[in-house]
Amino acid sequence: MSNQSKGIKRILSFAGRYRGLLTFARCLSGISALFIIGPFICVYFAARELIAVFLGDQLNGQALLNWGLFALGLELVGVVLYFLALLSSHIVAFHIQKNLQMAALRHLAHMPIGYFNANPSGKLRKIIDENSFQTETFIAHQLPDLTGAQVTLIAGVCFMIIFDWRIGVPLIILYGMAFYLQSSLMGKNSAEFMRIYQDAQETMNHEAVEYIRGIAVVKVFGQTVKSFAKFHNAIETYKKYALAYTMSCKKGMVAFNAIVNSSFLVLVPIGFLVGFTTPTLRDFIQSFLFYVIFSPACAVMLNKIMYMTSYKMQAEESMRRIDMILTSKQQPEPAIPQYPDTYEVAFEDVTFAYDNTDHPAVSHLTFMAKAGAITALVGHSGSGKSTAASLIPRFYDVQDGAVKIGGVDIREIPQGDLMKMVAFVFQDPKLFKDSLLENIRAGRPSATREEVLKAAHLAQCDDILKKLPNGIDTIIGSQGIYLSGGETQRISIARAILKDAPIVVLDEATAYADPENEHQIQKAFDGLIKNKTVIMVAHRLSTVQDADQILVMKNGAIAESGTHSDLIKHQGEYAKMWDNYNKTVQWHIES
Ligand SMILES: Nc1ncnc2c1ncn2[C@@H]1O[C@H](COP(=O)(O)OP(=O)(O)OP(=O)(O)O)[C@@H](O)[C@H]1O
Repeated sequence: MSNQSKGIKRILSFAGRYRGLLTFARCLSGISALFIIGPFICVYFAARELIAVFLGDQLNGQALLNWGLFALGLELVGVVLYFLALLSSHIVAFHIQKNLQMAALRHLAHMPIGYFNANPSGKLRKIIDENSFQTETFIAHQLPDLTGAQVTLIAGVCFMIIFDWRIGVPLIILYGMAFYLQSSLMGKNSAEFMRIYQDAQETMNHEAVEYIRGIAVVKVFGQTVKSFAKFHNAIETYKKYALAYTMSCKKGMVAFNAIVNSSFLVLVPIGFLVGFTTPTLRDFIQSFLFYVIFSPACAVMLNKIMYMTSYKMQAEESMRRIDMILTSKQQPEPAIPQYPDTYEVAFEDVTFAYDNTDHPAVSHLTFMAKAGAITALVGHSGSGKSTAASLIPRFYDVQDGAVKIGGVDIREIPQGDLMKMVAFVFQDPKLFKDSLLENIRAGRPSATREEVLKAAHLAQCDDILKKLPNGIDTIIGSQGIYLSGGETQRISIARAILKDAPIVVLDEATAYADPENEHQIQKAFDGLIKNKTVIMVAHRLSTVQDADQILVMKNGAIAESGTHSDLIKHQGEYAKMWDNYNKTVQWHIES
């Protein structure tokens, strides 16, 4: 961000070729402001006509009518110009909003998958949507209004000096004082305050979502809102900063409004002082009348400009938040791409720790998963199995050592190509709200319907397709059609089969399956893993007995390795786990 523009300039850099249109919109808004001042002048001249009648002249009805019509004409032109200004500024604002959203989404597409664990999709969506909307509001409405208010103010100041500088100048000094007091009393830290305030608001919204997600737990365990201490604290923090922000504005606002609204306290005595030196009563009343009509309009414009300052700060803060996404570190692409010829996977002295943790999740991990063979990762909860598996498709970059495919460091393989080489079956796969056909086709977008059906068949999905109203064309998530955990898992295996990648990573893929489903998932695996390099994270030891190699993990490293029979003979960690596993199974049967 160092050599990047900031604030409003930064927002405008997303306008692209529409930037000129915004200048046009601001010019139109400025011109429309001049037209909208016009009726004030007309009212002034009409009032002069009426005062002349009091001073003994004949009523000039035609002149009054003319001023009225003139005022109406000016107002109409002003409104039309203002409409055109807003139309133009909206076009620019929508483009900026769209470009900001696209830039953020494009940037996210190149973020490592691990980034989305720390920044869940809901949070990112909120940051992108809400902040880009905030910039849209500022560009579409507030920026043209600001120009209009500035033009009105400048014109007002000129008129005030031209009509009678002896009354005009003291009024201008008074308004200047109000403006100065307001900006100095509201403090130089208001931008910082705005940031903290918006942070607190964001945290509160996020905690509210978390609270609602966990509402089932709250109900089942009869807990209260207070039991969700994080949500409660977030509300309290927001309250604290909202109040602090309001209080920080208090002095400046009060001083400004008090001075501006008491302008008559200055206008009346100065008017009378000037009146004594004015040759005729008519001249005095005429110029005094101008200030009576015009000074409230100037006060309104000043007020508008004052509020604009806070809207501007809000828009700048919104841009800063989107920039937090746009400047987050992407995974670098290799300068000289390399491609493996074979697909064995090697971990060479790999160490990796998650952000904000001081303990590595895997530490000096070294092993080789042979091509065409099954390597199983087992171990107690938290021993680092899933972390090791997630390093293969580069969900995270290792801090030390290297993960290699066919002897090539995965950081040297372009990400798109690496993704084509690895199929990852998650513990908790997600289906899109789309037809099953498209959900499976996500594995290979160019696949034909027949190929998708074949993959579904190999993944044991025939019974799922049969029971759905439109078979493979049924939309998941609509009209109450959902799949069970085990069924979803089989669809995700069909997706992986279709992808036909040479390396398959299975992360506890049978974790949520019942015995019937587990049997089907195991059969589905047969269709997926034939002749592939398979790395399988497993809790249920029954699923790894036939693996070519079993790696037993402990504290992020390998405690022992071998085939099932080797490890049983060895009577170490695995033998204990196997023993415990059998006791559990037996306990289930007996009970
Ligand atoms: N996103 C994360 N951020 C920070 N720490 C994490 C994250 N994911 C896992 N860890 C930590 O890393 C260590 C290894 O976790 P990992 O999930 O790899 O273990 P595991 O053997 O797969 O466990 P399980 O069998 O329970 O899934 C644990 O101490 C865990 O708390």
